Amino acid sequence: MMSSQPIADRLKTHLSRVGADIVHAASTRVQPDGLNILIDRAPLSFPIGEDDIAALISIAEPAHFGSGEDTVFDPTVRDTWVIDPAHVHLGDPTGATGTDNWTGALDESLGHLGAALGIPADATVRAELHSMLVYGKGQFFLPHQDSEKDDSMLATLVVGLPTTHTGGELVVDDDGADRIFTGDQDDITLAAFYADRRHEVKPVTSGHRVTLTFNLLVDHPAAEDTTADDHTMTTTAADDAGTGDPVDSELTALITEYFTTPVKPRWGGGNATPPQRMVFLLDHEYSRHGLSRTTLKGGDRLRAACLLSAARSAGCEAMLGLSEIHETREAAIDDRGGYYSNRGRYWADEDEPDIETLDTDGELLDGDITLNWWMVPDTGVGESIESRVGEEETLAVTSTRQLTAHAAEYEGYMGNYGNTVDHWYRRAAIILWPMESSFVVRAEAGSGWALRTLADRLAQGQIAEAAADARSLEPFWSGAGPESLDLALEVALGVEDRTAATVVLTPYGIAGLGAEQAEALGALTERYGTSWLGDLLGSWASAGPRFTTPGVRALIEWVNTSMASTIAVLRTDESPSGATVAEVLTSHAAAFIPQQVASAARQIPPAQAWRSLADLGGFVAEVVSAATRDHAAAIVDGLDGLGGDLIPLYVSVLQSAADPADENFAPIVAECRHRLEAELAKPERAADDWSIRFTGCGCADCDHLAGFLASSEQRSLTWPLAKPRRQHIHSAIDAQGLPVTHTTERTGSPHKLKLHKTNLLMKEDAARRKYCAEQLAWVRGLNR
Ligand SMILES: O=C(O)CCC(=O)C(=O)O
Ligand SMILES: [Fe+2]
Repeated sequence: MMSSQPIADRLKTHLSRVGADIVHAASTRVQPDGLNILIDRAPLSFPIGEDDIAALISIAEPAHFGSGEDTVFDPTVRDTWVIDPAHVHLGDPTGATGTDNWTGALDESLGHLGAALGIPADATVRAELHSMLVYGKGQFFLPHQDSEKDDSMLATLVVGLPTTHTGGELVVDDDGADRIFTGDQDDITLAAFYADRRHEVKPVTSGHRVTLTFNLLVDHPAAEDTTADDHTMTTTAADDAGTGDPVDSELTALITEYFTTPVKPRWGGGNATPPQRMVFLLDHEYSRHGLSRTTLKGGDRLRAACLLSAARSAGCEAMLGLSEIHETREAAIDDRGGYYSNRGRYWADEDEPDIETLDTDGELLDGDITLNWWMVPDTGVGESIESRVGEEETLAVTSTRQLTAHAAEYEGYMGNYGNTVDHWYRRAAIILWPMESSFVVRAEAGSGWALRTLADRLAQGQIAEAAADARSLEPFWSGAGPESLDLALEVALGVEDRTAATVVLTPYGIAGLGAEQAEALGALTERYGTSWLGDLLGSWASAGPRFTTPGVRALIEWVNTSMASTIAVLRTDESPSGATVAEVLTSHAAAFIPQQVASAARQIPPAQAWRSLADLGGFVAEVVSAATRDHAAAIVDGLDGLGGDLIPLYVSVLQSAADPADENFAPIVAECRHRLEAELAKPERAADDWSIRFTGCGCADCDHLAGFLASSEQRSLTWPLAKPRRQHIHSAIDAQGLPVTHTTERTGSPHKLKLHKTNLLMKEDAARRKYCAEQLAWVRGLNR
């Protein structure tokens, strides 16, 4: 029967039935008979009496908790006693009771709990005692996730020992629903939950709550084959390597329909086309290392297994991946200063509400999903990628807001939005696409596979095909990470096509070019010409390459760090292209000097211009020393015409130069010396000369100010002036950093602006002369 529901909804419904009975937290209970616990060799009797509690507390310490990399103590977050597991022995080491019933009891309980959590029956679950906890009246542990210290750690087991107490419920978040586990005074209770689920212990209201916490570790039977290389493996070859899950033919049909049903692009016009990929979000988070088909948690494992085998039979390629999700939602705030949360109303004592409990149900204002890792599920070979996922290609059974965020941030009223809260989540994903889209999809995600595929084609002599594929990358190619630059250079050379070569290299930027790339640059320039190289460098500088700081900043950084070594190799290269490439690189960098210098010189106040010019010294020095003698002279000539006070630049160039006595720097030495001499030739400021040079905006008030400043006798001015005009003068003085105090005397109408020239004028002048004299002496010394 055909359904009128959209295909995405039908896929979602179908997948929601897979593993529907699997939970993220489950409990069971056992009778304590025969389950002995020895504390430092003394048996505990159940229910644990107050004397035993007192003895436990006497060997306990206040508990710490993990926060990022650290362990911290904060009783407002976690308030409980912890007893080192070394004090605790399960069973009877004296053998008096003959048996260790714990092993049997735990095995049986873990069987039940594991089944409820969806742990495969053939996996072995081990419980490792982590600690013993005692909660007295008022003690608690706020919502948190347990850190997974070990890749095989999957879940946490909390064993509640029989005591008389109230409160102290263990509350575990199961996709947005609270599962509440209470202790018992007669039975031992066992609650297990996936370690990435948020959970908390509510305050104990009377008596004492005593628990044993265990890490649950899972060993899977079939060791995975991680030796195969993903680029040599074809998906069909992986086909039968799986565990032989029966293929869900209905799901296969749905997948086929998904990839053949045109969808309208979400934004703007354009024709409806079938989606290129499907990104199915799983419910748990995993580390890169801990991600594999067999180690998936609960329902994730079942849904992934179904989807992967159905994908294959639908002729699709599939990856297991990791996504990072960012959502911005409206945060509800009430007029009494309290915040609504999904755990009831929360009162903000300070400016910031408690993010853990803040409302996550507000309207979604902004959201994005990025895939940053993927791997072929049957090989375990993974790679970093970067791929934005569109809303129209995303599918999930559980909506992200039901999950536990790994980070959150509250933002007060921001103008555009009211109060907002940002959450960041991590979810694993299954990404699939029709086999024939493989190249485009993988390339779009920044996969090294796409680049290796081009290289393989070239190696097989399929040059025209490789060139065509390379050109097809143009609309989206983002490179395959900086480490793939050498392969990209090799492919760019191999395609024998200027455009294709440009497309392949455009995302990389100049940052990665060094001495090792000199030879490849030479070969590329021989093949495609110097103008090709110039254009590529130009596009890197203007567009802002993919993996580095944008544009000109990246260029300056490269000049400061790698230019010298790269040019050195190029200049000693025997082939004629070495010198040519060196020329192109130097000219490219030199072309940015006038622009950079002019914009630094224009900055105000003058002290800022001075600092910026001095900062450019290293950059200019590197370019000048990389240039040929004539070129170096031309660079200096170009600076001459720029105007402004370039003394700090010239001095800094010479100070930064590895060898300022080198012939290339001779024109700078001469110019610097000339400018310093001219500066010192100016008459010294007289002790009673208070004149300050100033150019305002041209308005009458600026002219009036200029008149006062220019006067050598007048030090102070009281100037009745209305507020907007006063403000104009305040900012004119501040912007230029003038040595003049400016205050408002709030009497009369209008108020009076009081200006006073400070002693700094004299001091700055003297300091500048001293600086020039010292630099001149040093520069003269360079001339020999
Ligand atoms: O005592 C409990 O029930 C659980 C404590 C807990 O969450 C932890 O130790 O991480
Ligand atoms: Fe915990």
